[in-house]
Amino acid sequence: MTAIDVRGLRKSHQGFEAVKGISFEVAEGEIFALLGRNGAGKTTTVEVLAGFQRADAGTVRVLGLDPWADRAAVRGRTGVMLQEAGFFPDLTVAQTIDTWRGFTSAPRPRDEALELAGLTAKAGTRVRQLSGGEKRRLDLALALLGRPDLLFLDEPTAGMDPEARAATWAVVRDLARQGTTILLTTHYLDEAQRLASRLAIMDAGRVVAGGDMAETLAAHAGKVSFRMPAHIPPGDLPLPVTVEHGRAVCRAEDPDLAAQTLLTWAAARGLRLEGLEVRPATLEDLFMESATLTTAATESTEQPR
Ligand SMILES: Nc1ncnc2c1ncn2[C@@H]1O[C@H](COP(=O)(O)OP(=O)(O)OP(=O)(O)O)[C@@H](O)[C@H]1O
Repeated sequence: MTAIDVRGLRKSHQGFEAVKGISFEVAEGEIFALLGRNGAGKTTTVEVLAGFQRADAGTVRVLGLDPWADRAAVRGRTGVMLQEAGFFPDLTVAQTIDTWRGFTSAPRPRDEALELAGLTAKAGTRVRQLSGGEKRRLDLALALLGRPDLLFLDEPTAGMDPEARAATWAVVRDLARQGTTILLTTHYLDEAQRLASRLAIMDAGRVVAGGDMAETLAAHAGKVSFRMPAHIPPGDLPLPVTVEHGRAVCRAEDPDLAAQTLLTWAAARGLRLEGLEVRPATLEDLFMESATLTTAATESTEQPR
């Protein structure tokens, strides 16, 4: 079943169109990544989906409901971790969770929420004394209190150290395994690549790329790179390369095959390809490429006629 269905969504802020007619679907139990540069419109989209803002145009269905008209019903079944949480700085972590439990129907026990977010040791600490990453974890604990069917996570691991990030990923994966649908925004592309099975990349209010994560990456060129052998002009290599910081970089849809071709060529000449690296496309390659494409498209439409 479809947990989120967005068609032609538009949303302006004081005359500025932050979201310009986007469409995407998220299946139940799926982890979906919404990616894009600063100001792309991700938070605006999440706020509409979570029922905090009303869409200007388009249709939006969340768990089969209109998130604005049916926002009480949607809120009861969703957990939201937005970028700026409004905590009371003088409350302890445990008191904060207890306060939120009071607003939540059938909440998780406090200790379970603390444990899930890795905050058990900080239960007695005042919110003002938490680090940035610990505050994000408290946000996560609060978003999980109502055992939501759908979780919106807006940059959930911003400011977390690597260990806390890994622990958060484990929690997110576990929740998805148990059937929770998760829509995640993040600037950490490795995070999106590890967690999400589908994605949409937004740029300037539009979706510019997306679909199934594995298929999307497989459709993109991987990279073979090595230190450029001395005295060999790049044009002599059997495949086209660019030279970046003394390394030859060859982009290829099948990087293993490209590496074989290059190694065979080198062996025939008694050369070694020092520091050879072969890797499939990463989300970062795809992201940089789609950003370049949209920048070029914007620039070309802005040319004087
Ligand atoms: N309340 C508002 N009033 C005016 N403009 C706004 C408001 N909220 C967002 N915007 C503008 O809309 C655009 C999209 O913002 P949004 O926060 O949705 O982007 P984002 O993709 O989440 O960015 P980031 O990665 O920086 O969080 C930005 O240009 C932003 O300045």
